[in-house]
Amino acid sequence: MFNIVLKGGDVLGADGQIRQTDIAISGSIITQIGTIPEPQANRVIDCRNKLIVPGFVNTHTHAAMTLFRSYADDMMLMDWLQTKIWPAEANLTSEDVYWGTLLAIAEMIKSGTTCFADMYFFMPDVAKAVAESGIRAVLSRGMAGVTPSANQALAESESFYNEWHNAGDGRITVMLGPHAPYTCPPDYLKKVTALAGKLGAEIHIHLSETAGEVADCTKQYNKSPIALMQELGVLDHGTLAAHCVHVSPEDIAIMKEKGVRVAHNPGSNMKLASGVAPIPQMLQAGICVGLGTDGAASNNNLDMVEELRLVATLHKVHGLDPLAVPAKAAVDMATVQGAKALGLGQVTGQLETGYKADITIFDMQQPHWHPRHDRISLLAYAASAHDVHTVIVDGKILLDNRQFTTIDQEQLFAEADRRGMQLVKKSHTK
Ligand SMILES: N[C@@H](CCSC[C@H]1O[C@@H](n2cnc3c(=O)[nH]cnc32)[C@H](O)[C@@H]1O)C(=O)O
Ligand SMILES: [Zn+2]
Repeated sequence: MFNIVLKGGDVLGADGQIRQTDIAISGSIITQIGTIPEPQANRVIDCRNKLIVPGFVNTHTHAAMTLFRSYADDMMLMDWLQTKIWPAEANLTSEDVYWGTLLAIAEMIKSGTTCFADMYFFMPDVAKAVAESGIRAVLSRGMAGVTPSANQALAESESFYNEWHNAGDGRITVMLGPHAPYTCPPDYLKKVTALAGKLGAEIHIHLSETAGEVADCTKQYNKSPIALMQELGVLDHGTLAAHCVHVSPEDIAIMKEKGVRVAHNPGSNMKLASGVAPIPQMLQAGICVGLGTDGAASNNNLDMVEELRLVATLHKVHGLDPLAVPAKAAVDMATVQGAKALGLGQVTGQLETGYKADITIFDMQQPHWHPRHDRISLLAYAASAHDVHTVIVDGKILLDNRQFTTIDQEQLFAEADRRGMQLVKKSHTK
C-alpha cells in the first residue's frame, strides 16, 4: 500500500529522458518508478496529459522581501539598498517576516518550487513559516559586519543553527549568511569562518554582484572579491555564492578549485542592471550552477518557470550564440544542479527511487503545450507557472489541483497587504 501514486504522467527521469510511467510515494520518499498496474494507495492522481518534473530549487532569495514588492524599482543596486530597502527593513518585526515569508512560500509553491535558499533576519520566524507550510528550505541569518547588530547576528546565527539545522522533519537545513564583502570587513569574515568551522556549517554569501563592488574591493584590498574570500578562508567550508556576475577567468579557476557553487539570478541581474554572469564559462569549467530568483523587490516575482526561460535566453543574446545554455541545461540548473548547490544533491532535485518526493506536476492541456515535439523545450520556452497543477514536498501534497492544502490564502493576502503598506508608510514618516 503506497501513500500516493501518480498514474500515467510524462515523467522526467534522473537519466534526463521523459517517459510515460507511474510514480509511487511511501512516506516522504519516492519508492517506485515504473508501471504499477493496479495501484493500492491512499491517493491515486491521474497524470495523463501532465508533465512530472523534480520540484524546482530556488537557490537564492530573501523571502520576506515580498512585502516590498513594487515599492522601489528602477534604481541602481547600492542606491536601492541604501536609500529604500535598508531604511524600510529597519522597521520589520518578526511577525512581518513570518507573513512576508509565508507569502513568498505560497508564491513559490504555486509556481512549482519545492525548496529554496533564504538569507534574511528573524530567522526563527522564517523557519516557522517553512515548518508550517511544508516546503523545504536552506536558511541563513544574514549578517552584516558594518551594522550595530554585527555581533548579535553572529550569536543569532549560532543559536539558529543549533536549533534548526535538520529540523522540521529534516526539511530545514541551515547555513551561515555573511551578506557580502562590502558589508562584512575581513575581521568580521574571519569570525564567520571560525564559526563555520566550529559548527560544521556551510556559507551563503553575495559575491561579485556589480562592477562597482569589484572595483571597490580591488581598490581597497588589491584583490577581487573571490580572491579576497579565498584568502580569508570563506571558501573552505562549502560555499553558495549568489550572483558572481563580474568574475574573471582567474576567479573562475579559484571557484572551481574551491568547489564554490553559484546561485545565478538572471531576473535580478537584468532588473538591477548588474550585468550578465559568465554562466557558459562557469559550466565549461565544471562549476555547479543553480538558478535563483533573488528577493521579490529585485525581480519582482519568485517564479522559477520565468527564470528558466530567462537563463535559457539571456546567455544566447548576450553571447550571440543560440547554443548557449540549452533548454536541458536550464532545467538542470533549476532542479538537480540547484539541489547540489544547496548541499541537497542526495536528497532532492531528481525523480529517482530513494529521493525525497519533491515533485511538480504541470497540466499540459493548454494551447501552448501543443504539439509536443519536445517536452523539455516546452517547459523551458513555452510553459507558464499557471500550468502548475499539483506540488508535492516530502511526500505531502502542498498544492492540490491548484489549491493550497497548508496555507489560508485569504488571511495571507490580508496580512501581507496590511503589513507591507504599513512598513513603507513608517519608513516615509521617519
Ligand atoms: N541587513 C541585515 C543582514 C542582511 S539580510 C540580507 C540582506 O540582503 C539584501 N539584499 C536583497 N537583495 C540583494 C541584492 O541583490 N544584493 C545585495 N543585497 C541584497 C536584503 O535587503 C537584506 O538586507 C542585518 O543588518 O542584520
Ligand atoms: Zn540576494
